[in-house]
Amino acid sequence: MTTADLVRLESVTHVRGATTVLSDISLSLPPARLAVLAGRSGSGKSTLLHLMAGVMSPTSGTVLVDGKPAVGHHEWDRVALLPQRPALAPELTVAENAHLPARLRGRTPPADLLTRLGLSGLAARPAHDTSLGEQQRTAIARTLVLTPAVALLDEPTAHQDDEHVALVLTALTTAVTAGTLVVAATHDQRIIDLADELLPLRSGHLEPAR
Ligand SMILES: Nc1ncnc2c1ncn2[C@@H]1O[C@H](COP(=O)(O)OP(=O)(O)OP(=O)(O)O)[C@@H](O)[C@H]1O
Repeated sequence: MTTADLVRLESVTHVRGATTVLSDISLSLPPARLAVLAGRSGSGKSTLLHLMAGVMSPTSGTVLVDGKPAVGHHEWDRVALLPQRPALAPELTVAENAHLPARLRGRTPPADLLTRLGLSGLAARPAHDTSLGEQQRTAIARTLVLTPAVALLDEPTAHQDDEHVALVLTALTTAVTAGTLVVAATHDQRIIDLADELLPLRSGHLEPAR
């Protein structure tokens, strides 16, 4: 294994029902990069993120994170996932949700995390009393709070206006500078333009980057 192999997929195929969602995907991603999975709706972006997160197993092939199978290793400081729906604990506050992975490990969350995502004024508000965009930014903060080795983000700007897109982009590039491999699935050209590694998916096939 080399540093180029933080996330490595070897001949990954994934079938759901009668549909081959991903076909023979092989790739290798190093730390401290922004990798962007780009492709039309239904091209397999979310499925590929879920395989990297180890919450699904491929039908065939291998998904490795730092040389170990992705499935069965769910430490948040190793691989953190932002799902398409924020999946917050609704009764907890914005700060409690964002800081939860740190509190569970007895670690102090970064003091400026909420401010960087435009959430400082909402820290004490229950998550269920915030907008969808605010919930998404809270979930992004939760994804990044431990500076994970790998951060997987599904459509991280889907519910954001231009001002908040800028905050999200800065949060992603700051994580990359700190050494995180950030993998974002998106249609958003503003993220695609920042990509260190562009991974275009078309109907479950990985195309050569332009
Ligand atoms: N539970 C399921 N059973 C069968 N097929 C599924 C299931 N979930 C997703 N699919 C199919 O797998 C394909 C890839 O879905 P996926 O969610 O990975 O795409 P995506 O590129 O993330 O799409 P979007 O941009 O709309 O989120 C689609 O054709 C979808 O219909």
